[in-house]
Amino acid sequence: MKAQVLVIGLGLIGGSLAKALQRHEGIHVAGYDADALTARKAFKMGIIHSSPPSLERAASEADFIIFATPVGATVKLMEQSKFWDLKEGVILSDTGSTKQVIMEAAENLQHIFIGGHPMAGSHKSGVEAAKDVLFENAFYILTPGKLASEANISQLKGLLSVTKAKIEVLAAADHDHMTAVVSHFPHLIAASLVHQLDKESEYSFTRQLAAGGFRDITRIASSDPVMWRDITTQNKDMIVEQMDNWMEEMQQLKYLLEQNDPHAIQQYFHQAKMVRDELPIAGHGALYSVFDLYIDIPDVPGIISELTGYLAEEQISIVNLRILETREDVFGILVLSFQTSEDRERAKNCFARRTVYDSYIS
Ligand SMILES: NC(=O)C1=CN([C@@H]2O[C@H](COP(=O)(O)OP(=O)(O)OC[C@H]3O[C@@H](n4cnc5c(N)ncnc54)[C@H](O)[C@@H]3O)[C@@H](O)[C@H]2O)C=CC1
Ligand SMILES: O=C(O)C(=O)Cc1ccc(O)cc1
Repeated sequence: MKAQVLVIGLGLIGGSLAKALQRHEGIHVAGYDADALTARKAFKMGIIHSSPPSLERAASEADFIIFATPVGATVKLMEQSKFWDLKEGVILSDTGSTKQVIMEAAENLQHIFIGGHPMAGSHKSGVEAAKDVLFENAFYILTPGKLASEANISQLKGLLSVTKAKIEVLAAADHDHMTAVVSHFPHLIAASLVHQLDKESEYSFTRQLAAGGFRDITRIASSDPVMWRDITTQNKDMIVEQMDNWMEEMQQLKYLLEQNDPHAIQQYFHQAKMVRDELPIAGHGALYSVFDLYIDIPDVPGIISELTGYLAEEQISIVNLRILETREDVFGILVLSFQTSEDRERAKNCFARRTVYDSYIS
């Protein structure tokens, strides 16, 4: 494939995409960021082939332009793009977490626009967190605009194929409904739980007790506030609808507790467990591709460095590490996260060969 690609916004998502697109032979990936230091870093890290000083000039040379900026900035850039002297046949796309407002903005463009949302990421942001394998096995949603033909969609799919993501075409409204349920509204829950902890004034020791469960459920509250401000305001109606559903759910749960019926309460948890346990495992249909490996470990000094040392010797990278529980004399659970299922399998084999500890995939 021979093409000139311009990625605008070189943070976690733009940086990861730019790096992955370099897997195509013959493609030149130019990158632009409003923050000149980020653009310089991206170039030095080999994430982009070139860092053009003029956005307008770089845009005029591109066959594909991908906006990977916070969705508020993306809408403004799309407005500006009307004044750029773009190539005939150029395909514009984005990576934003919302699609309806973006696609409304696309209605006013004279050029082909196909909305995009790679549904993989993390609570981290910035070019330093970018990885070319970020989108492997994740869904990548496309929302074609009115000027996009089947051939144009195929062209963009061809470009994105090297990300190894699973590409699906959806209507923008359907996308925003589903992401409100599984991503946007849960983000508000995470943030609100942290606020609730912060307001706890009676027992100042409470936050010291915030253990695995609280950390798991609130991890995404550490994400970039600007990005989430934009997502929340752009998908406000769908999120408010989820909030109404949630309040109704809480009312029912409150009633269940007030009734103090142990059987009904157990049934509530049982039903939730069944649904949760049957969710597709990450990388095979879930939103985000992180491949977790659970290892039962004793609470002895040096155990974590011993295990991660074996992985380092076998050149297996981990993307995250956490301990679910450790108490004296009791085995704890170390959870190691890997970027790919192959890495997880290699780690599992490595521990089976080199240690006596059980490791398993939940
Ligand atoms: N973080 C995540 O896990 C995911 C994010 N997304 C979406 O991808 C987009 C980018 O998100 P991240 O990469 O996480 O954000 P980020 O904060 O890591 O990177 C955004 C980059 O855009 C640059 N930028 C901001 N305004 C700009 C402008 N007007 N012109 C040029 N550059 C500008 C910033 O300097 C920054 O380097 C957002 O729309 C987000 O909704 C999609 C999937 C996952
Ligand atoms: O870290 C996580 O689990 C995320 O929620 C990452 C994420 C953020 C925004 C998206 O549109 C998609 C994925």
